[in-house]
Amino acid sequence: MTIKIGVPSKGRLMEKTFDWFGARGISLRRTGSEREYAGAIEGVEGVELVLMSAGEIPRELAAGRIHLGVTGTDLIREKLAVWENQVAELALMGFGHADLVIAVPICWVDVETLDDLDAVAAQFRATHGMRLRIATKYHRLVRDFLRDHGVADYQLEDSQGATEGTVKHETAEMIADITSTGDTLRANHLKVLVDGVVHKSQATLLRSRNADWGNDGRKILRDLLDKLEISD
Ligand SMILES: Nc1ncnc2c1ncn2[C@@H]1O[C@H](COP(=O)(O)OP(=O)(O)OP(=O)(O)O)[C@@H](O)[C@H]1O
Ligand SMILES: O=P(O)(O)OC[C@H]1O[C@H](OP(=O)(O)OP(=O)(O)O)[C@H](O)[C@@H]1O
Repeated sequence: MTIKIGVPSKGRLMEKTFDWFGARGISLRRTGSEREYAGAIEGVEGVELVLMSAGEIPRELAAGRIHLGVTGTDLIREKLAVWENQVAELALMGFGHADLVIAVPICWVDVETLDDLDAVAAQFRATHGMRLRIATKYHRLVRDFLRDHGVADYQLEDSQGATEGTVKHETAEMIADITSTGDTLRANHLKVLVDGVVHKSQATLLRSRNADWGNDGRKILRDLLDKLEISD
């Protein structure tokens, strides 16, 4: 038997994941042409590399179609209901740092906190007869966060990319999105609420609780974790 590990197929997460394993004596690499999603692992027996979208790794882990996976803690919490029941975090990997934040236009000078937002949201609804729109792809995390902080008069507007642009394009009044340097927020005249950090994300190595491990799989996992110096 082999166990499958799902790793992001492109971009910063893929490269840093390869570096992280490489520094621990396990070589991950893409094989075939630049466009082919095929990969190989050296330095450990019985593990198969599956290159896939970072956003799909949570679902594949929950379904047990991959045994291990690397993705952002934000995507795990967003994509899986009661994520702790479906996957176990084996290691926070120390890269892919990004904050999921609530941001409003800089010109909203009276809105600095979630309490201010709550007041403005109620006012907005009374004036415009509709709820303030928040563009995001993080529906679960944003809803839970705003509920826990008593903000109710809003609606989520789905945005799967270029979310900071929705305010200028008037499809939303404000946004909730990932930021690392803050450059994209600033360039789009947005500011983060002082208490508006929803989640601090980083890349994480996860084990599926639902995959079929069998005795062989468990032994392969133990060998891998020994090499990585991780205790489960
Ligand atoms: N600017 C950033 N800096 C650091 N990490 C980021 C940044 N933007 C996103 N991330 C993180 O990278 C991970 C993948 O992000 P995203 O959902 O955008 O996937 P993607 O790169 O578009 O890949 P795919 O479309 O294949 O799923 C997430 O965990 C996210 O937190
Ligand atoms: O704070 P910064 O360093 O400016 O980074 C933030 C940006 O990075 C991500 O976008 P990405 O490049 O992944 O594209 P996307 O808009 O398709 O999500 C994120 O969605 C922000 O837009």
